[in-house]
Amino acid sequence: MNILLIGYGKMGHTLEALATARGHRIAGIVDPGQAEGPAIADFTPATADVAIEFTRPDAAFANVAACLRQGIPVVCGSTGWLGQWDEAVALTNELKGSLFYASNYSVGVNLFFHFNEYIAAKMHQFGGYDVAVREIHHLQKLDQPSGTAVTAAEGILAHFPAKTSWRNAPAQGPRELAVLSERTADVVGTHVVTYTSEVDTLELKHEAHSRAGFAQGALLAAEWLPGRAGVFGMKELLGL
Ligand SMILES: NC(=O)C1=CN([C@@H]2O[C@H](COP(=O)(O)OP(=O)(O)OC[C@H]3O[C@@H](n4cnc5c(N)ncnc54)[C@H](OP(=O)(O)O)[C@@H]3O)[C@@H](O)[C@H]2O)C=CC1
Ligand SMILES: O=C(O)C1=N[C@H](C(=O)O)C[C@H](O)C1
Repeated sequence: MNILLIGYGKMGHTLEALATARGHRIAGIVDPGQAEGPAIADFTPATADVAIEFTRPDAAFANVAACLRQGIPVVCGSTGWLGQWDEAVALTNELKGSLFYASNYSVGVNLFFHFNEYIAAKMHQFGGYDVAVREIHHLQKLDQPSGTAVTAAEGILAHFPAKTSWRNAPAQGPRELAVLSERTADVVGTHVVTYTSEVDTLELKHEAHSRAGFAQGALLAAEWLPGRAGVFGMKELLGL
């Protein structure tokens, strides 16, 4: 496939190496660091089968919209832009385009999401536990809490009715779910859901060892998306 890379930072470089190793061709790289580099508007479905977008919260929606307007299926991994999610879905449907989004592309994290929802439902059934979410990332991360932590928090709220909202700070009452963020050098991405009762603690933890898992999942999505119109995520891709 011809893959357009949008964003050539930590994820862009990891994706380039993996995509090339899997026999794909990089159709172009769109990034402010590319001197006189191309723009998304320079590409069409004839030159790019799919675009993969990993940039920053304030750039993601415009990039997604530009791909949709060019008729190029887009796999987006940027986090922290979901205030514009409804607009992205409406534009995808209006243009009969193809949009794939995941707050985390790693297969392990998507299993974590699945077990998170299962555990939340069981904890609600048996009772006696309080719950909190914690995420730890490197110092360059722009958004807080992480997109993954938001997905995990929403999964808990959907299955654990004792919690009705989440806050990126210690909970201010029993009905609030605390989502705590830490920033530490060189941590790729760690997420922990902790249930505590008077008698014990149960933890569900995912720790990324490198960015390879994110890139592998994003490439799987990029190979799967072309030819499918609509909005998709990892549940559809992995059958979870
Ligand atoms: N869903 C997932 O599985 C994962 C998501 N992420 C998310 O992906 C995003 C990128 O992460 P990461 O690669 O680590 O970040 P980096 O900061 O390392 O790379 C981002 C790159 O995008 C460039 N950029 C900024 N604005 C634009 C624009 N308008 N168009 C094209 N490129 C642009 C940046 O340039 P400059 O430095 O000049 O601004 C930089 O080179 C983040 O939002 C992160 O949270 C990360 C890992 C996994
Ligand atoms: O910025 C990162 O690095 C990461 N961002 C994603 C998120 O916000 O959840 C995924 C992963 O944790 C790495």
